[in-house]
Amino acid sequence: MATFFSTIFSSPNPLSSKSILHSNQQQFTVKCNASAAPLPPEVHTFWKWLSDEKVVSSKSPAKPATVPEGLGLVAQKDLGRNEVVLEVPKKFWINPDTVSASEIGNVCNGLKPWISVALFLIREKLREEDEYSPWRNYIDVLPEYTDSTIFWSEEELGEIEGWSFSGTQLLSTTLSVKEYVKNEFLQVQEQVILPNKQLFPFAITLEDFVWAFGILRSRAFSRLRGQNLVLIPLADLINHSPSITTEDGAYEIKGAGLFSRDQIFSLRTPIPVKAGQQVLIQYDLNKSNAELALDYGFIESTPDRNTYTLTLQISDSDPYFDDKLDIAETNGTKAIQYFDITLGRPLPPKMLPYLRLVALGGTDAFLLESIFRNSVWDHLELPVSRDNEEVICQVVRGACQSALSSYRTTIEEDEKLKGGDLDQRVEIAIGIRAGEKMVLQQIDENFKEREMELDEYEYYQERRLRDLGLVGEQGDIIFWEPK
Ligand SMILES: C[S@@+](CC[C@H](N)C(=O)[O-])C[C@H]1O[C@@H](n2cnc3c(N)ncnc32)[C@H](O)[C@@H]1O
Repeated sequence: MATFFSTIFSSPNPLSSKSILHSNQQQFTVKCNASAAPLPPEVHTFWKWLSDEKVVSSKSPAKPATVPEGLGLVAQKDLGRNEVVLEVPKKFWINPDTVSASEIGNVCNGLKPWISVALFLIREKLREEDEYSPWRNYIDVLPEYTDSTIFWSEEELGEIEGWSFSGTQLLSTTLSVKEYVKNEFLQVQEQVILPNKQLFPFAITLEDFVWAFGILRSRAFSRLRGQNLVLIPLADLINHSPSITTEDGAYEIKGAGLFSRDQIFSLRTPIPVKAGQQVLIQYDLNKSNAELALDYGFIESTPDRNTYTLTLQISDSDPYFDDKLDIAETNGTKAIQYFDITLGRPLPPKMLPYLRLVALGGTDAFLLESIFRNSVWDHLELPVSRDNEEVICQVVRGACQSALSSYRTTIEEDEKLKGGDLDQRVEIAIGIRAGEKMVLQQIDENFKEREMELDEYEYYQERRLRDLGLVGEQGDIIFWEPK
């Protein structure tokens, strides 16, 4: 029955996730996270540079501090909701325009924006200490790595791997991202770095490139007025709080003043903060735990951060491939379609019609005829036939069970491990694989229920007869009886 039906559980485009940081707003206060740990000397130098440049002063509302998340911003006085925390003029931002205006601008023309900014960061990091560049003040406060999975060792990645070839989706996404970064590096090395030795007189390695990628992924702001990839020194010290659950208005780009054409980046606190407490924002409510782990190196315990991407496909060996593809595309889906399924949420609305379409065949194939083209999707929104519905249940359940059996541990075993004193990366790995398994179990349960209700559904033929007035209240067929 399942010949024309193929499910693949795999990761979607690894680089498709949306913006990197986002804003929020909330009423309550976050507990004090600031610690008394001393500030590294490079942070003092960074602050002095910004003071000399008049970006900050002793009266600034917030200052860098050492916090559990690394560096962070701590309020110097009580701050009300929406109060400005800091403002950074455009001159201090790093974006593709900064690179274009720099010494490497000419050789970076035409590169992908992130690659030109990455080369800029690496060059500033590796250039001789005595060759003064103001950017050194910023580069020196950037971390060498984060807990993003792109920085994990093979052994650490093993924690998110299943027994068989098919580990977690995060594992395959991480490996694809690393492969992507490596290919981009090899290309830029050959085309830009090696032919321009005078601009890059030091060895640049893949590790340097992965570092720059990790920095951009975890700290660059995007989807801002006219700015799709921009590093804002100082503002990028802001950490994330899971308890802040809205994203509105925490930062914006605005005019520097009434008579100025300059732009300024302004960061506001979404919630009231007491002096000495850390100022925090919500980075992105729409990111799954896998995306948070890949981009920033942390996850949340919020259930709906757990997702699983189910990949469904119209097989190209399906005899009805062309008709099915036409119907799929007319209704906003594709030959290979990804469905993000979230813990505790209903299935995506187009998933069941798409599944029914993929499984359509046998005596139901008449629905693929062109006279039905305008109405077929409406029919697919409801069960088509018992056979069709049974196939989708069997195939989805089979795929879930096979994916579940490929993990090394059970949900119960993961839950037990979670209580222990764990390394941050191990904790992320356990959280991710437990989350994926819970979503797979939820999908399996959902289709198990459907399977048990197969005899209760009304299918296309009954609906059709009812519409024609040929089925009575109790589902009995009304025959025409000659008088
Ligand atoms: C925009 S930077 C914030 C500044 C950063 N803490 C630092 O030391 O430079 C984002 C990074 O901060 C850390 N971070 C931010 N919020 C966090 C959180 N709630 N839990 C753990 N780490 C966090 C992660 O390493 C993340 O990649």
